[in-house]
Amino acid sequence: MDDLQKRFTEWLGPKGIELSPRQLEQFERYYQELVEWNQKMNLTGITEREQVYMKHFYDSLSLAFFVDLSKVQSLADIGSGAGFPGIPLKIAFPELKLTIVDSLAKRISFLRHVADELELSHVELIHGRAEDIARLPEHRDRYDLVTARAVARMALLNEFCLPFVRPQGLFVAMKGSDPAEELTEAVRSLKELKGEVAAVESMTLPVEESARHLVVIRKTAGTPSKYPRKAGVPAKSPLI
Ligand SMILES: C[S@@+](CC[C@H](N)C(=O)[O-])C[C@H]1O[C@@H](n2cnc3c(N)ncnc32)[C@H](O)[C@@H]1O
Repeated sequence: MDDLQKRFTEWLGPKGIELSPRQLEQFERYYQELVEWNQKMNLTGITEREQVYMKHFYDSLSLAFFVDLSKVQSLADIGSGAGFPGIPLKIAFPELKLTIVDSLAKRISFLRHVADELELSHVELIHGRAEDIARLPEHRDRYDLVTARAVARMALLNEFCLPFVRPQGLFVAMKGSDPAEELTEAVRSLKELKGEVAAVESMTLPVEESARHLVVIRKTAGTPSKYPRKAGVPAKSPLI
């Protein structure tokens, strides 16, 4: 274990996350693949090793500081990009059944490679738009937990993500800045999609201590049949 890996375990230990040597190896391999593939495709602007561990790996795992993942079987990560937060959560909690949806085929190819290299089982990778995939009965109202980090503002995120959540399941939006204003814009979509804000949690990253916020939304009932509608297309044309 090198110095950074030691610090990574020290950041996580007090939060109740213990990583085995194999899991630490998987994180390191993931880092190496990320940096290598980033030379041929745009995956992340963050490539310095400590920054990746802090801003991608630790930040992704912060969800587990607030949600009891031992009670979660199925996790869907929407707009996962280079795999955040889905892949770090899968490495740290290997029992999770992970589904990743992303609209960029290249990123899905990268994630297929990562899942193979890290020998991750029960990972389903779907190339498609969330609003289309959520229409399919095998994905609608199905997941215990749905996550999205840095994908869209809350009003649109609710439309992308809530249809995947089973009744009484959770959607967690992982945000940088304080989401209070975004949440006021999202009141209508929350209500229509049967979501209720259960908590807004905050935490700081280690070392640089920048703030992060997690909006925890509980789904109170099944998705109404008219949802989801196409992103960016109003339900009714404003001209009619
Ligand atoms: C800014 S990246 C964030 C990636 C990752 N969640 C993270 O935090 O690093 C947003 C990702 O969302 C994906 N995305 C955007 N709109 C989407 C949609 N409607 N359905 C599925 N994926 C979408 C993009 O392809 C991109 O990979």
